[in-house]
Amino acid sequence: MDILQRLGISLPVATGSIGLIIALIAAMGLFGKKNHMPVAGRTILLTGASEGMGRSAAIRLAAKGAHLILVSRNLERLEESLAAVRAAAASPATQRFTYISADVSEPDYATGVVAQATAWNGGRSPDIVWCVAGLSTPLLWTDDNAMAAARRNMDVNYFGSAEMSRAILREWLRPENAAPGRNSEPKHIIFTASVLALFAIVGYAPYTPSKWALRGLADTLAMEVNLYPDHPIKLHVVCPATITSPGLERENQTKPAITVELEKDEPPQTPDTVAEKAIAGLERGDYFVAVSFLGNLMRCGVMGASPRNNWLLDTLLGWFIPIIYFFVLKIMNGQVRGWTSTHGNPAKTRPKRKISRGRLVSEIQPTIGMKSSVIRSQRGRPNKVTKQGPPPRGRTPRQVTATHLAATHEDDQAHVTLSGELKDGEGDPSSVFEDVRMGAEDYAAAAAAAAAMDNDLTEDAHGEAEADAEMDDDDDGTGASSNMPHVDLTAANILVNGGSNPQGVPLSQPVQEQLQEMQQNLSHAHQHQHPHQPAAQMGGHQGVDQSMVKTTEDLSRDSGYGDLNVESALAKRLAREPGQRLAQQRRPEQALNLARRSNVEALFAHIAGEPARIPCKNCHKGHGPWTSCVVVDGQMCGSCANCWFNASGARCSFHETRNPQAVAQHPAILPAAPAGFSNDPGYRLGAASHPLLPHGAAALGGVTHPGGLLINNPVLQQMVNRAMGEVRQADKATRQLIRIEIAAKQLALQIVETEEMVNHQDQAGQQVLNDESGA
Ligand SMILES: NC(=O)C1=CN([C@@H]2O[C@H](COP(=O)(O)OP(=O)(O)OC[C@H]3O[C@@H](n4cnc5c(N)ncnc54)[C@H](OP(=O)(O)O)[C@@H]3O)[C@@H](O)[C@H]2O)C=CC1
Ligand SMILES: CCCCCCCCCCCCCCCC(=O)[C@@H](N)CO
Repeated sequence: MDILQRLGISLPVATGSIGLIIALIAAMGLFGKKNHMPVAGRTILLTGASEGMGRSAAIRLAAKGAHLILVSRNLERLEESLAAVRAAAASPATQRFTYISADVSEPDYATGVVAQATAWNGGRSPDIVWCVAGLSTPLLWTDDNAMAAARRNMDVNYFGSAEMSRAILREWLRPENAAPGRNSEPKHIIFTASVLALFAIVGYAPYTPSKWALRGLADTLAMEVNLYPDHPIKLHVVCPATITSPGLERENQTKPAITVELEKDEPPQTPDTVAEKAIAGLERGDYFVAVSFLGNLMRCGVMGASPRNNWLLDTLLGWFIPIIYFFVLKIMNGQVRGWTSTHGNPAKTRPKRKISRGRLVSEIQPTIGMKSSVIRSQRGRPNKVTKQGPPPRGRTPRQVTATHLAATHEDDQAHVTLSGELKDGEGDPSSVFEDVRMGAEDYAAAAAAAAAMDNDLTEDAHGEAEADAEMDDDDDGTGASSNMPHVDLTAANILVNGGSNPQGVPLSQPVQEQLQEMQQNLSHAHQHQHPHQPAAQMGGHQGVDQSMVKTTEDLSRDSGYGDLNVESALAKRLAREPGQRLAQQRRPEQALNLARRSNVEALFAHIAGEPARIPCKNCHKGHGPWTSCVVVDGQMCGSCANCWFNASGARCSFHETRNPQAVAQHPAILPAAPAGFSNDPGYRLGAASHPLLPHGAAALGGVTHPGGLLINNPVLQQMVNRAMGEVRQADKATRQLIRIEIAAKQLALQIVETEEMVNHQDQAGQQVLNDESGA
């Protein structure tokens, strides 16, 4: 039932407010001629710019003459988005565009991204940063996994933007970056919240706080930047209502039906409309940027001490809102109560579920038991890999409207069973773990994570799983199978190091086909050691015996550290990775302070990381708790575990501030080039000689730049990731066997190809003889 219709009783009030809104708009027209955020010629970094509203905003900003850096995770979508942005440029000859692949939920991701962006921009940091990346996992608060969903929403929506704002502020506020004058064009930090940061409705409990948190941060920073008058900086919070984006389709998979019902009162808008209105609001200089009528009312309803767009109008309008809310809340709560009386009490209709913890399936469709109250998307996740190669370009955002969704409601039951997640025996928890996106990206980690999650669903693991689900859920033909572990690009980086290879080199047809076949095989590979897995062919060595693998957490215990409080995301991730060594203290009698979060990270990093080729200066001098110098690529600001302990790495000679190139490649772990590859560092830095990388590629560590088609191929990435896992956990003897196997295969290739060549020549010779004798 439309809330505005029901508001009939308060018509005079509603009319009054509408009058005020019109006055507001008129006043904007009178006073608001100045463009407060010109973008032509300025550089804008946008996270979440590969889909939905972020993508639309990027295109619009390009059309207004901005240079752009797009940040999100999926390379293919970034490529697609970059092409669309290029095509929209006002002056293609002078505007510059690039992308950086990064996961905003990773702690510390933003420093590297800002450094990378600044380097790309000739040493000048971006002028405007717009954090759009976000997700939503609507659930009832008592639904299974709502807590894990809440943490994930917080990690992406809040911390993803919080880290970026901090990294860019630290960059902007460096003395040498002071603006030429106090009246010079300000820089802008833009957060993307939601109307749900202004108004709450049932079903968004895991999501709404992450957006309220953003608003709290923005309010605080808006005051904090006044400390730096010679660095003019403005903050903004964009508050869209429903956007018909791919993200909406994803969130609708878990959305309680009552939520769909309530949010019908705010009509959905397309990503283009939202982007257009948001940019208009930013140009007006708004702090809260509302993009809809109700959004504007809501904004004025919760002003508190937030910055005003217009003191007079916001205040006047604000006086009316409580009166409107008096009716709105009455009606809404009535709707919710009415829902229970017609659909049943969710707590009573929710069946007891046997396995809920650690199940990815439940992350995707957490209220699966509540069939009557859950809206499922019509789009299932691909169950088998059927497609290989580039995604269809220029796809349009799927138009999912609340009405459309309501129409699918009746079919819930069918969708639940047909959606692909529970087919083919995937309902059993062990196979569900195959969906989990591993930090370590290898099978050992899969086993470890599965074991860990059997006991306890860590939020982090959920997050990864969820992220995986998000990406698996694409219908863009990236070839990701729902029962394959997710490919992490950081591991693939070892092979690629990103590379600006816009043309790429398409795979030849037979190679493509073979890869396709291998991909299908890979999807079964870690249930059965498939013959395509070299380890299985080797009679002698151990292969990947997952039950034998000790995780970092195990080895920490074995090293005598007992049960630790594993809090940070980095520590959680490392805890699941296969451990590489026991931690040996230089002074065994010393009791380490492991109550400090970062010290647990240091311990785990020491156990899971890679030994530095040459120890850092402090380790060299015998400082730090442990006997060796160990680093984890892309983590701890480049510092080693010893220096991270207690001191957060600041004094480590590997610390990224001392190694500007550290962002590109950890200085401590540049490995020797493998046999057959040129032995110069260019193997990793330029990669021109790498047979899989026909064009030069730039080194990027945890961050990836436009890459060639070949390396984007999931099968290749999978292959590399698998090899990484295998090599990481191999002991010395096994590594020797691996080397011998590689050499044997090279020899076999040589012999077979020589044989074939000789046979071919023989045949050709025979033919000549035959021809001659026939003549
Ligand atoms: N859709 C809606 O109804 C509403 C959305 N919002 C907010 O508006 C913003 C845009 O929403 P919408 O248009 O739906 O977005 P989509 O969900 O359609 O797209 C999200 C974008 O963010 C990127 N992204 C997601 N997670 C991460 C991550 N962990 N690291 C880096 N990038 C990430 C995605 O790329 P990739 O997956 O490749 O990383 C993609 O480019 C979000 O903040 C959302 O919360 C606000 C109100 C309503
Ligand atoms: C004075 C005010 C009157 C209020 C009327 C109430 C109408 C309620 C509309 C709620 C809309 C919720 C949109 C959610 C958008 C979002 O953020 C999610 N889709 C997550 O992505």
